[in-house]
Amino acid sequence: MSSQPAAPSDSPQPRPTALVVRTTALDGILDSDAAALLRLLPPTGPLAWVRRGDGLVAWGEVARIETGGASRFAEAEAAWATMRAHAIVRDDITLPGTGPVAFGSFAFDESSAAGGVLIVPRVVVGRRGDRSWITTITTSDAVPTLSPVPSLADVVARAGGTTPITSPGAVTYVPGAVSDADWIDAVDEAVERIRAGRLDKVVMARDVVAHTTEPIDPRWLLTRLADSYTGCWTFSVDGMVGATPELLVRSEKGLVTSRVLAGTIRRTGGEEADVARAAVLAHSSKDLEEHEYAVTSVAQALEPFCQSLNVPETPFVLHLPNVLHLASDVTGVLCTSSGTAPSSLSLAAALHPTAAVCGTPTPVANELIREIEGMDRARYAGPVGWMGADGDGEWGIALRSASLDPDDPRRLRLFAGCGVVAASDPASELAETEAKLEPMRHALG
Ligand SMILES: C=C(O[C@@H]1C=C(C(=O)O)C=C[C@H]1O)C(=O)O
Repeated sequence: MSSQPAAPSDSPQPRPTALVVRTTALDGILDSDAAALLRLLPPTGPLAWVRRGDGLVAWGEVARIETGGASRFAEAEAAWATMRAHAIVRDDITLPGTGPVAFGSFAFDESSAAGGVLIVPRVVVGRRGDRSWITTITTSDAVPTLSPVPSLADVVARAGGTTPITSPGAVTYVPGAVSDADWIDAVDEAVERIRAGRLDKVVMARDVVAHTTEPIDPRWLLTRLADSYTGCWTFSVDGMVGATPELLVRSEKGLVTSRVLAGTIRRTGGEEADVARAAVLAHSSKDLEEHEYAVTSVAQALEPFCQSLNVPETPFVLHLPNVLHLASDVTGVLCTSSGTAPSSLSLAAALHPTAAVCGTPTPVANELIREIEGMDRARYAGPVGWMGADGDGEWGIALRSASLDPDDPRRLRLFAGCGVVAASDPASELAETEAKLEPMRHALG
């Protein structure tokens, strides 16, 4: 693990470097449309978690905690606990997302070199309903002082956020780690293993690589995603961007929520035909089976942390512009007997990987993914989101997403996967991944 800020090395009695955090109201200043927050962002290193115009955008790095392996969540949690314990905070608003905030993104698999990261930004702008705010975070190795918060215009201008958002130009797509034909063979193999009784469900994913004629401005992707996929959480953390419909966990004042998705059908575009397809999906035994595994995995993972849990008996159909999903909102009340509720990140760690992105039983499915999927998922399908000083926060599953290439600004790696059960047909699963790639293809324009 590496983490900053570090205490000065020549200091005989190092005092832990404190975060100095100040939140003040910005009420009435921001535009109200879905992408208004995102337009404040600078082109490099944008941090975002936005849905229906509410959420957080941030930039700059006061601290960066890099972790890896099976302990990637626990290490991040411990480092954040230390930082927030030493933070000097003046928060005029005290809503979720005000005060100290860290954004995070974690690899799907513990063996991935992608590991995990928590980033503590320099500036955060947030909105929740009719409240909006700006938080500035600095460090103080000497005597901490709470300097006045500059105006939003000053801060945005300094971050370069007013630079025009630019198009990536023409886009060409090339196969990722595995060809379509090989991926179909892998799904075939997965179906065989399931039929042989080795497991019930496995999620198989693939990647596609986009090459663009102009450098990719992440704000181009984010604003287009937020405009079109309004019901999804548009995110950007450490080069991972997307608009996920799946909320791994939100914890807020002792209440915990998880939106579980599994079971998918492509939309046709026609209103009437889509209503008919929604009915087909809601009655498809294959999709209901996939969904049941995902809901059970979430309910089982949350149960030890909750004094009560509400698990819907039947899913609803979630309409997205590209697909329809079976969806269940699982809610619970966290146990308070031990005095402190678990943080949102530790809940995310306990939930990950759900059967919506891995399979059932989890260890067998995970092993099969390693054996036959043929690619490193990196941060795709891992938890992505943010956490505040009290540990509350929101973590999505990094789906409908892509990773920017740190070495090539004209290259983007897009990901999509789908649940495979005994009744799966490999060619239809390939078509389903194409439908799930649609948001990022649309984002590129
Ligand atoms: C794996 C993905 O999506 C997941 C798989 C789904 C399915 O198999 O029906 C539906 C939603 C997600 O839980 C993805 O979008 O890449």
